[in-house]
Amino acid sequence: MVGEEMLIAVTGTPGVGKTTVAKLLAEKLGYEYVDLRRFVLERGIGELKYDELEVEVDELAYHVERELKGKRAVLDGHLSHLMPVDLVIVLRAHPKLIGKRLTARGYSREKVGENVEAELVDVILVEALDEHENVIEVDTTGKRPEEVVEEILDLIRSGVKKRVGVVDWSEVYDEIIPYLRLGGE
Ligand SMILES: Nc1ncnc2c1ncn2[C@@H]1O[C@H](COP(=O)(O)OP(=O)(O)OP(=O)(O)O)[C@@H](O)[C@H]1O
Repeated sequence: MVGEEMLIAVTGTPGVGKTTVAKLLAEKLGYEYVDLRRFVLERGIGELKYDELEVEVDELAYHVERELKGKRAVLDGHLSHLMPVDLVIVLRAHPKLIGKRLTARGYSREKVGENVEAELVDVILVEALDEHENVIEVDTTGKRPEEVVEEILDLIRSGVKKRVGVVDWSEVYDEIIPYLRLGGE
């Protein structure tokens, strides 16, 4: 698995650590690192609106297919699991970590809540499983980026193509109530 050409997507809720892990994973594998946001803007196939990337997913997939298929590359971005890749790494983190990081980044309470809730109910994992068979889910909570990447490399090296169901945040619901958009808030 590691030897052959492979497109690997690193996806997950904003603030989960995609960029941090994708860069390190690409380096360890000797793969090209592709930041999808930059990929889109450089090709003029999308635009930034209030820091949100607006892009036609099918058009992005077409460009990824045409330019990257058959290459050794790690795609970083919250749309990467919707691309024609060979393996999807879904990063997870305790929703309160997402809340803390996005609040520190200056996101509005609304946007923080939206992303904390998405992490709570496994939105990206479900989307990835809708699109791909080869999905590896990794809980990054309490792990250094190096440890997360080692865990991913061990799984890839041992030929694991699918490993999901590693987190269930419903047990920590009451810890994250402060970040949730409850009721009409
Ligand atoms: N394993 C980790 N342990 C501690 N902090 C981490 C870890 N991974 C990422 N971080 C920190 O969390 C923050 C978000 O990381 P990063 O930007 O990689 O997330 P992201 O998922 O790419 O976010 P976005 O989707 O908004 O680009 C950064 O401050 C980063 O340093």
